[in-house]
Amino acid sequence: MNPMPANDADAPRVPGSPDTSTPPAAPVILSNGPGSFARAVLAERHPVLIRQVRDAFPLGPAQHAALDALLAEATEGVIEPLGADAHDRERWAAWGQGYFGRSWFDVPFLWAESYFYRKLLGALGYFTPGPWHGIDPFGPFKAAELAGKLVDEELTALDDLSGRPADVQAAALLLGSLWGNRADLGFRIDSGGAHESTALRADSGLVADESARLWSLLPVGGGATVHLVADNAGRELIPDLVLVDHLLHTERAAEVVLHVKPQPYYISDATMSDVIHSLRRLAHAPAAGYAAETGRRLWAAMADGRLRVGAHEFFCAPFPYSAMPDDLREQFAAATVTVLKGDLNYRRLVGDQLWSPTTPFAERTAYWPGPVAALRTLKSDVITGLDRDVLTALEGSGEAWRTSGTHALVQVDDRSR
Ligand SMILES: O=P(O)(O)OC[C@@]1(O)O[C@H](CO)[C@@H](O)[C@@H]1O
Repeated sequence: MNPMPANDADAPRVPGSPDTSTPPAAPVILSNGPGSFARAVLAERHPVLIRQVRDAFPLGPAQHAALDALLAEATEGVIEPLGADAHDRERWAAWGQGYFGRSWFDVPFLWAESYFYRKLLGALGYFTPGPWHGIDPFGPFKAAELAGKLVDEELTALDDLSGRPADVQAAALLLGSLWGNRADLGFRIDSGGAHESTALRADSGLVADESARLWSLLPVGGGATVHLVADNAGRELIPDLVLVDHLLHTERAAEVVLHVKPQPYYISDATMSDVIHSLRRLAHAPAAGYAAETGRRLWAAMADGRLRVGAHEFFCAPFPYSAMPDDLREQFAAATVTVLKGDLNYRRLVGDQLWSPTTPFAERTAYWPGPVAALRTLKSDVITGLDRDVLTALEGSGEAWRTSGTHALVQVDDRSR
């Protein structure tokens, strides 16, 4: 993995790389703050997740023992390196330099979460040749969501768009994709909410809306290449795919590259197998409807290469995107615009740090090699790019606006590099 770009003074250094940075401008988020969101994720969300995985699978004794060990390590113990036989032991040994032997709560939140998911997969035998190799530990949760009636309702609601002007469809589908980010299975563990339909939600609830700048990058017939960095499967990926179809068939984009995770991550994050399940769900929707048409067109776009899927290993790395490797940077440099979905991608885009909320978004994305947009519902403490009056109203609302998933944003850095 590459070292941090030398000009990004604010992002945390990749362990093992030369330290060319100056001290961070904003505190990196750790998980040791009493009552903090990050602490609750490690202390509460992760143990619940381990219990849910135990309930969902007929695990054997070795897997239960490995989960017991992970639970104890991650909640009360210190960070231990991967086992001697792990295929990625060296990589994580470098990535975790300075962290091993310390409490999980005292290292960067972003790093600790990522390592937790790596260790969870390892405990279940995901990487080990044998019967559990490649079994998605979150597969049952994802499958139940995809088969659920909310997806049926959301697909049926798309029929309302038929015959509407293209710009009305575009605006509705962008909001559908944005609010789809609320349907995040990890988030549901402790939010108690986010179950309602996110289909074509009309109220904006946006704390920043720069969608006009996004559309101006994508004129009809402009031959754009759009990269979409996906977040969750199921009820988020379906509206993402519907948006992708709209871009392609209205010729706002000539080609789209959809980036997914190379392995299961953050519970519901989309992998290639989730893309396949979602495309099949669309294609098998009631034949005369908008959803089925979308499925057919996307199937064809995959076949002729206008829609491609990538699964770079960096999407499961525990670092901000400012540390992305050259091959990924080159891909994004060639994009007309890259759209990043969701909360985790936002944290990685701007840096998982406690920025002043009025820090300009484009200041934090200056390192990105091309135009970049974030579509995100707010589910963690990180925020940039707010107008001062919006911030004042949010702070005065008494709501947990940063973490409740009730607010969302579209932020765009449209500068060409
Ligand atoms: O990226 P997503 O799916 O929008 O959100 C991921 C998330 O649920 O996971 C983290 C806590 O585990 C938070 O950053 C955020 O709430």
